Amino acid sequence: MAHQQRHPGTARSVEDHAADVSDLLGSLLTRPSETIRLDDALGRVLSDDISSPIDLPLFRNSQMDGFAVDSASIATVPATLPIVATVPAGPAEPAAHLAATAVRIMTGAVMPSGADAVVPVEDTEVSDDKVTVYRSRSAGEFVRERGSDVRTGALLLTSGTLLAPRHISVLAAVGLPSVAVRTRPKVAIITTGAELVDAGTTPGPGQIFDSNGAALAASARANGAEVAIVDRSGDEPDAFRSVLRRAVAHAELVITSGGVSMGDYEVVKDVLTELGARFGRIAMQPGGPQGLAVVDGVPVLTFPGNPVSTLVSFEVFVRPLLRRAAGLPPISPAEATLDHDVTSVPGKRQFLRGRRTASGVEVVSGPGSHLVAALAWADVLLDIPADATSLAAGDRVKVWPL
Ligand SMILES: Nc1nc2c(c(=O)[nH]1)N[C@H]1C(S)=C(S)[C@@H](COP(=O)(O)OP(=O)(O)OC[C@H]3O[C@@H](n4cnc5c(N)ncnc54)[C@H](O)[C@@H]3O)O[C@H]1N2
Ligand code: MOO
Repeated sequence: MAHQQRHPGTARSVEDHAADVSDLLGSLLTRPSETIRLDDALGRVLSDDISSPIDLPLFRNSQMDGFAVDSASIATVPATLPIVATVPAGPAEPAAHLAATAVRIMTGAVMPSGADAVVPVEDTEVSDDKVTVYRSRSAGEFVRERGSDVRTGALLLTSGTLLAPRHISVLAAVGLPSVAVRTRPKVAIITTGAELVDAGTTPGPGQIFDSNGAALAASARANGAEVAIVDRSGDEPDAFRSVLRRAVAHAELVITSGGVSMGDYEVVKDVLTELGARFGRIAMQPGGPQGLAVVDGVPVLTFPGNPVSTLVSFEVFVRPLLRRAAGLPPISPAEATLDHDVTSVPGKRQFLRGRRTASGVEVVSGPGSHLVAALAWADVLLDIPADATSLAAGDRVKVWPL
């Protein structure tokens, strides 16, 4: 393959390469579960159904600040009753309640056993140790019965639920300190290039900030992965080999950026070709040069170094599979109406950076794969089929949310 790279054969289709990637990443899809603290569970996916271990409410309590009464004694109003006790919210056994008396009660406090209604304080007037009730309430009003929300053993949440704050709320309400979730696929990111330096330093002549490391790590996390390693190597094969060895030891998927096209220092291509990788061109733009390998049993995907190419490669080839592995809902394409004419390269499926508008969608970037600032304005990729060379304003186009 190394000899053929200056005369690349026919480009493969996006669909064919996606199928190869899907085969390669198949092992990521079956995931064991792990038990984690509820505090860490936001955004994770439940691996089991969860039934309630308790009744909710856990005890019969007041829904209002007011007076617990028996409804029969306030059937005719105004009714004046002696106040015999006060119950704040807090640890307490149910107070005894005698007919034709009132117990001053706070929201969430244990209901006295004989009382069957709460009169909100607004409908009463207190003088000395008596309360006059001005509005009748029937049995059950403003009383929260034990188990009226959920009963012990009833289904709370189903396996596969993506935990949002409302789910955390109920799990905490039933007193669960931990929860079983799907493990996240562990991903390692390796960027390559002698020109790369870290943010926070000053680039010397010919140097640039490494943006693909941060971008790919963020993409992986945004799609349910755990990023085990973000590392970098220069263009020396030994440096790349050593970074690669560490990555495959700690991750279930390694993604590299750079070093795969036609230059003299294609470290990723050179090292991985020795290890049996397949490289080739895919009929797409951006993201044309792609490769895949298995190193020590771990799948390795090699993305082109141009920052837009790297991110588009991730969205097209990895995002769907990572989301499936993580148990996240799939991202589906939509259709939108083009606000203006668009031209496209024949024979390549183009992913143009676009933004939704009130009327449809517009392109926000030129075709250059280095245009990261323009990419940041985009919220969709316009998916222009390989056989299209031009589309007109008003045409419908497939768009993928970013
Ligand atoms: N003669 C040819 N040259 C190129 C071809 C070609 O077909 N024939 N293809 C072009 C296309 S398309 C792409 S895409 C790139 C892919 O190149 P590589 O994957 O080998 O990537 P590099 O050469 O290492 O870098 C390309 C570009 O991106 C910048 N870069 C790389 N890594 C990072 C990073 N982590 N953060 C920010 N920017 C990065 C790098 O400095 C280069 O400017 O090849 C074309 N050339
Ligand atoms: O494929 Mo390159 O990714 O067009 O810029």
